[in-house]
Amino acid sequence: MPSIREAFAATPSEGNRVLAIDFDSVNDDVPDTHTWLITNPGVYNITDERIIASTTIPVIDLNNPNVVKDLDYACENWYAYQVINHGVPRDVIKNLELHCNRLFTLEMKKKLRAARAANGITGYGSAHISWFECFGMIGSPAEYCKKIWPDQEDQCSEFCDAMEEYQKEMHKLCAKLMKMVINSLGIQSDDTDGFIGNLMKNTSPQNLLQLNSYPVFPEPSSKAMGLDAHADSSFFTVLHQTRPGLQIYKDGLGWVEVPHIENALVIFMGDLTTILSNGRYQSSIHRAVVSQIYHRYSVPFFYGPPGDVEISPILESTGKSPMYRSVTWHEFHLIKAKYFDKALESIRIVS
Ligand SMILES: C=C1C[C@]23C[C@H]1CC[C@H]2[C@@]12CCC[C@@](C)(C(=O)O1)[C@H]2[C@@H]3C(=O)O
Ligand SMILES: O=C(O)CCC(=O)C(=O)O
Ligand SMILES: [Fe+2]
Repeated sequence: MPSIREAFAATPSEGNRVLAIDFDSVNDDVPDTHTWLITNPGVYNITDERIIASTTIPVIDLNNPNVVKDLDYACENWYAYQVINHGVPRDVIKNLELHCNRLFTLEMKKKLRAARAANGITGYGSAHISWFECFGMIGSPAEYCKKIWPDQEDQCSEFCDAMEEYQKEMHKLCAKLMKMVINSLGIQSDDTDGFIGNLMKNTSPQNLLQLNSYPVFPEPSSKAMGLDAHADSSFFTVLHQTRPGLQIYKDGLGWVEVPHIENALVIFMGDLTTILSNGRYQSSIHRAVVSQIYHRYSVPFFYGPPGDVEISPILESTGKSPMYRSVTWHEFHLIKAKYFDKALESIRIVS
């Protein structure tokens, strides 16, 4: 069975790959190419297949004066949490959902006009072993919109505006969260801006915004996976979900279902934060399952540094020697493509 990475790289435009499936044309019998039973055994050494609905991951109120402490607890113990009072206006989120739905309900032939290049990360893509399609963009999606809606300038600019508006909000929220993460890793408040400025080379990096779509799966949902177990390689990822379907893995518990809370956003710690925190905040292993009843959308914003900045452990709060060698995000993407779940292990300093 291919890894999610390989599946992800499969673009519908490549001749040697399975073509994008026209989700609407499948009634009951899903072809074998698109059924996928359980999480790839052995990936991330996952042994516990229990699904837990009764426990909830932390919900953090960003207006709470104790927010940094709450965040530290959540990052250290859960690796993922939800935030409320995050400051992203409701109408910006509703508009994002509207345009997400407009895009994915187009005919397949229109979506394919914006197909991503082989191994590219922007444009329309689908992974042939999951019941899943996505559209990625870095900054303005205008170039792709023109291909999708060649004669509909209005449609094009409305879509772009909605995406750019949401990206702006994501940058604001992520800058705020990043400060708190750095604070809770032991950098004094007075020094945080300087520290982050240095880390980000005083630029605001262009991060990837991705729209994910998981159409109704016509057979029992246990026969397919939407997006299989993985950790993101970002500092952290902010995710908006329209319906339940997200699960995070926690040792000793199994797969914990993340409830859909109106007006909340989900935050996952990513691999670069594992490095930055010298192993104190692990990256969150998560997956998305499909539904036989509803079409689900999710929108991750992968937040990280400029690609060429060296990321190395902050030692202030752990007092230990560095557990990982330093890497740039560019380099780490290559490492991740090669080693996937063993990527962090491969840069570990063995003493
Ligand atoms: C900016 C990113 C983040 C990527 C790579 C690139 C584009 C697509 C992202 C994902 C999305 C699905 C899981 C993952 C593990 C994958 O295979 O593709 C992610 C990966 C990463 O976090 O490394
Ligand atoms: O759809 C989801 O809830 C998860 C998506 C995700 O993990 C990703 O795109 O990296
Ligand atoms: Fe993810």
